This record gives sequence, C-alpha cells and structure tokens, in this order.
Amino acid sequence: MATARIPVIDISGEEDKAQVAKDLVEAAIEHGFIYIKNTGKDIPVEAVDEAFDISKILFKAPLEEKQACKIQQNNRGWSGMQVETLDPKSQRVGDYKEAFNFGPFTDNHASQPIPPTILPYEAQISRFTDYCYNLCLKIQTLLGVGLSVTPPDFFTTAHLRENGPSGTILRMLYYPPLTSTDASTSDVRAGAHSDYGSMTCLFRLKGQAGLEVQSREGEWLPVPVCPPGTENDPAPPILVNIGDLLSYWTNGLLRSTVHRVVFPGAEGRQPLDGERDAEEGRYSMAFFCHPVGSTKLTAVPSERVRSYVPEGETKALNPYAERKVMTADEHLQMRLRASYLQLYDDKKED
Ligand SMILES: O=C(O)CCC(=O)C(=O)O
Ligand SMILES: [Fe+2]
Repeated sequence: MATARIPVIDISGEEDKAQVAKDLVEAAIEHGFIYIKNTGKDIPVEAVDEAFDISKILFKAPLEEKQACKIQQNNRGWSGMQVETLDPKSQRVGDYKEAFNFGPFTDNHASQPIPPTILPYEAQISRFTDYCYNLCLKIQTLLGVGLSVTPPDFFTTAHLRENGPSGTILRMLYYPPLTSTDASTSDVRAGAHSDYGSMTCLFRLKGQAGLEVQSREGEWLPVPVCPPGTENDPAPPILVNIGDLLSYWTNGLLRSTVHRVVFPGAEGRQPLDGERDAEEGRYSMAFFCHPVGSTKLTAVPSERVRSYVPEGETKALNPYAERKVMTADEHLQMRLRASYLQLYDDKKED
C-alpha cells in the first residue's frame, strides 16, 4: 500500500548543522511532516514511555475526576468523546476520542485542575513538556537557519516562555476501540484538519496505526509509526509537522498539511504491516507549540520567503494578513471556536 514518503532526519548529532537545517526546511516545504529520529538524546526514551504510562492512568481515572477538569475556553483540560469536531464541515458526529490538554507548569505544578489520580505524576508531566519545548526551540532555530531568516533565531525568540504566555499545550489522546454501536468505521477518530500552532511533535506507539496525511493530489496516505530505517532505533521517531502559523509566517512556503486519524480497516483499507488496532485502543501525545500570544502573523524577514511564488494556488497564503494582521492568540481563539461547538455555543455573538 502507498504510504506517505516523509523524510527521517537526525538532529541529535553535532556535525554539519547547516546541512541538517537545509534538510529540515526542504522536508517542511515538500511534506510539512518530518520524522525526527529518536536517538534518546533530545528526549530520553524513558520520559516518553513514562508519559504514555501516565496517559493510560489518566484516561482510566474515574469519570467524575475527568469531568471536574472539563476543557475551558483557555484550551486546558479534558474533552470527552465527540466533544471536539476537527472537521465540522464534513463530520456527522464529533471525534471518536478523549483528550486532556495540559497548559504551562510552574515549579512542576500544573496551572489548571488535574485529576487527583495523576497528581503523583505532575512533576514527570512537567518535565516531559520541558523536553518537548526544548526540542521545538531546537527545530525552530534550525528552520530559521535553513531559511536564512534575519536574525536566524527569529522563530526561537518568538516562542521563548520568558517573553510571554502562549497557547502551547501538551495533549494526551486516547482513541477507544470501536466496540460500541454509536460509531462506525465511516466516522473518524480525528477529523481532517491542519494544526493551529506553529509546529507539533507527535508521539505514537509501535503498532498503533491510524494517522493519515493528505497528499497535494488529495489522496489520503497512511503514516507508519516506524518508517523504514528506524525499526531498530530505541523508540519510534517523533513526528513533527508544520502548523498553520509557520505556514502563515512563511507565506505558505512551509506547508501546513491536512491530516486525520481513521479507524484501522476503515473504508476497506488494509492496516499497514505490523500495525493494527490494539484491544486497549490507541494512545498518542501531541505537543502543540505556539508562539507568544501577542506575536503578529506577518511574513518573516527572509529572502527565500520573499521570493517564494506559490504555484497556481493562493490558498496556502496567509488569508488573514490581507484583511488585518492577526496575532497568534486571535488566530487560536478563532480556530477553537470552530471546533468546540458546545463550549462556545452559549456565548455566540453572531
Ligand atoms: O493522534 C494522532 O496521531 C494525531 C492527532 C492530531 O493530529 C491532533 O490532535 O492534532
Ligand atoms: Fe493534528
């Protein structure tokens, strides 16, 4: 079966940063997705394993505990089955998943209610978000170098926590197995969408298929958890994808690719080799990296961006900059309103 041909890049070594930066930029332009080889140097393998273990404990916590932490308009907390609809234009029902969003931590403590069941693990979750944050800064620095942005740490500076609050979120996700009668394989686990932030780091478990990306021709291609060449690595690669903000910042040069999560075997497709739905369901974790909320979404100073002419299509351009320059916060609020129909329903202005 055809799968997405996403490059695998090792950013953990010391040698030839310029080449690594160039490879990252080319992958971000061509695919919008990059596998970051997991050598355990940037994020220890045990930290990822621990976070997945905590996620399993979290979703098994008593329903009342999760309900007491229901998602708020600040995008933090628990969203239950079918609460979020990532593709409201075509979905019949909401996403077949549960999710828990963690905002920032201070001194290893969450700044939001969390279920008492996972309180003993607060410091580990906090540490894991720090690893993800630092990995994002490293990638943003490389992207700035690869695009010759002036200054090259432009993206990095825009994301520094010390420069102000942002919409950055660690999201733990649980997609239950399809056993109940209230869903069918024609429903989706996560509707087609592009990500709202600047970039996302996605962690998946071996054997748990389901993510698909849309090719330029509109075809849906599965994204293997362990692509060729990574089978013997200590852990599956971290899948990084470009979100809408890095695309707006670069006038569409970096590609924010539409993706979704489907049930294995949906629409008669064969699951990838060695990947099928586990009886326990599917778990993943996404670190959505956002710049400081007040950041303006205008094109960055880079000759490569300035001279980029999109081929034939204009939809990749930042549609908002034409009317009014939006800030990162305004953009996030707009996107959240569209996907959490009930959460914002009471307060609808239109
Ligand atoms: O669970 C996955 O594999 C992807 C989730 C995703 O795309 C998202 O939450 O934005
Ligand atoms: Fe996504």
